[in-house]
Amino acid sequence: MREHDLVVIGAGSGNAVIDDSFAGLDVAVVEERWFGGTCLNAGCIPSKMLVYTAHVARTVSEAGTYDVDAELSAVRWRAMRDRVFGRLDAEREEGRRARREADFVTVYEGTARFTGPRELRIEGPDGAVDIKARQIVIAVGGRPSVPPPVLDSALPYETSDTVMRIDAPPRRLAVLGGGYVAAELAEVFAAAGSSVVIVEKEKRLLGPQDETVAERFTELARARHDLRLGREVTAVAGRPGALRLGLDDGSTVEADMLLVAVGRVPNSDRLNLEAAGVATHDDGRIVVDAHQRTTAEGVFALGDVCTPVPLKHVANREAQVVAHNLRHPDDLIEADHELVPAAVFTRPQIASVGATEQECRDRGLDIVVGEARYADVAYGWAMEDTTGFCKVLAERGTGRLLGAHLMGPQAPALIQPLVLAMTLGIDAATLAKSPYWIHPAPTELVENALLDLDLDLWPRA
Ligand SMILES: Cc1cc2nc3c(=O)[nH]c(=O)nc-3n(C[C@H](O)[C@H](O)[C@H](O)COP(=O)(O)OP(=O)(O)OC[C@H]3O[C@@H](n4cnc5c(N)ncnc54)[C@H](O)[C@@H]3O)c2cc1C
Ligand SMILES: NC(=O)c1ccc[n+]([C@@H]2O[C@H](COP(=O)([O-])OP(=O)(O)OC[C@H]3O[C@@H](n4cnc5c(N)ncnc54)[C@H](O)[C@@H]3O)[C@@H](O)[C@H]2O)c1
Repeated sequence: MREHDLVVIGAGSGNAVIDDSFAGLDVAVVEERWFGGTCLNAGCIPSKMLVYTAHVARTVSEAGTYDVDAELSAVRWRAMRDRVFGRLDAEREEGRRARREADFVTVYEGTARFTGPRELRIEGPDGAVDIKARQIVIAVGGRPSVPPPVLDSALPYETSDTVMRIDAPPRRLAVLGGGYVAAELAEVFAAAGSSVVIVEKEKRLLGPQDETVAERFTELARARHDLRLGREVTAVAGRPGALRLGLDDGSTVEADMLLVAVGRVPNSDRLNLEAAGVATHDDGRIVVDAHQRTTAEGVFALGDVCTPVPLKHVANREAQVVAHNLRHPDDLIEADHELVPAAVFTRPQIASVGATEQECRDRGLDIVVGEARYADVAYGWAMEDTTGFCKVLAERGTGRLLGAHLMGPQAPALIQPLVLAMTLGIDAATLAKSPYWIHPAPTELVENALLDLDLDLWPRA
C-alpha cells in the first residue's frame, strides 16, 4: 500500500492547502468530480456571473427611471450559459492540469473513503486503489439536501448543481426553499423570462437575516414572484415538464421545473468516518477544534464539511489555517468564526456582519440602532433608490459595534468599512468621525447610519 506524507480529500478549497512550500513532501489530492469544487463549478462564481447578467437586463428594463429610452428584447440563455461555463470549465481543467503536472503531487480521480486510521480506498474509473498517509485533510464539502416528498415522487428535479447548466429556462419555475440559493437564482430565472413560485416553510425569505432586512426583502420579492410562505410541499405529482406540487394547506403549484434549494448537508456520511476515528456533530459536520484538527490524530478538516459558517471565504481561511498548522505543528494558529460577513447577490443586494437585532434582543443586550436610507444620500439620489438602507447596531454606553446590515446597490462592498471596524475594535463614534468619508460616494450611507446612533460619545466638534 502506497504511503503519502499528506493526502487532501476534495479539490475545492482543499486544493488551496497545497502550495510549493509542500514541495519536499509526497502529497496526494483525491477528487471525485470537479477540480475547483462547488464554488467554481456550481456555486459562488457561476451564480454571480448569471445574476450579474440578470442585473444588466433589469437595468435595461428600468432605464426609463433615468430618462433613458431602452427596450430589453431578450436574455440569450444559451449564450449566457456557454459564456459562463465556457470560462469556468476551462478554469477547472487548467487547475486540474496544473495539479497533475506538479511533480510532488499525485492526483487520484475517484471517491475516497476510510478503511482505517489514515487509510483510504479510492474508487475511480480504473478500479480501486488503497493508500495511507501520515496526515490527511478532509475537504469534501457538502451537497444539496432533497426532502422526502421530492425523492419519493421519482419525478425530475434540479438543484444548484444542475440548474445553472440547463439548455433553456422553464416557462414556470417552482423553487423549494427561500434562502440564499432561491433568492439569487429566482433573480436569474425571472430575468431570463421564467415566472417563479417560491415555497418557503418560514414566514419570510432569508429568515436568518436581520428582521428588517428579511421583512423588506420579502416584500420586494412578493412584487416579482409568487411567494408561498409558511408552506411545505407534501407531494410532487404530474409528469416531467408538467409538475404539480401539493402544499400542506391543500393548495397546489403548477410548474415545468422544480429547483430544490432547502439547504445543504455535509458529505461526511460518505467517508466511513468510524473507521478513521473521526467524530461528527448531530448535523453531520465533522468535529474540529480551533486549529481545524479532527478527533483523529493527524487528520484535519476544513470547509463546508465541518464549518459553522458554510461560505467560501471561510473555507479559504480555514484552508490557510490548515496549511499553516501542517507546516508548523509547534506553532498552531486558530480559525476565527466570530465576525464573518456574508452577502446575498440579489437585487437589491444584501450584506451583513455580526449580530442581528433579534439576536441582540435574545441576548438581552442594551443596544442603540442607527439607520440611514440610500434615498437620503446624494449617491442614492443618483441611483433613484427608494428601498435600500443601512442599519447598524451598537452597545449603548460604549458605542461598540455589534452588527451591521445593508440592503441595496453595492451592499457587499459598502459593508467592508464596518467589517474592518468591528474586526479591529473601532467603536461607532470613532469610525464615524475620524476618517473622511468621500462625498458624494455611496459610503455616506454607512457614515449616516453611524451618525444616526443615539450615543453620548461623539467626539467634541
Ligand atoms: C449556488 C451556490 C452559490 C454560492 N455562493 C456563494 C457566495 O456567493 N459566496 C460564498 O462565500 N459562498 C457561496 N456558496 C458556498 C460555497 O460554495 C461553499 O461554502 C464552498 O464552496 C465550500 O468549499 P469546500 O471546499 O468546503 O467544498 P466544495 O467546494 O464543495 O469542495 C468539495 C470537493 O470534494 C469533492 N469530494 C466530495 N466527496 C469526495 C470524496 N469522497 N472523495 C473525493 N472527492 C470528494 C467534491 O467533488 C468537491 O470538489 C455558494 C454555494 C452554492 C451552492
Ligand atoms: N451569496 C452566498 O454567499 C451564497 C449563495 C448561495 C448559497 N450559499 C451557501 O449555500 C448554502 C445553501 O443555500 P440554500 O439556499 O440551499 O440554503 P439556505 O439555508 O440558505 O436556505 C434554505 C431555506 O429552505 C427553507 N426550507 C428548508 N426545508 C424546507 C422545506 N422542506 N420546504 C420549504 N422550505 C424549506 C429554510 O427555511 C431556508 O429558508 C447557504 O446556506 C450558504 O451557505 C451562499
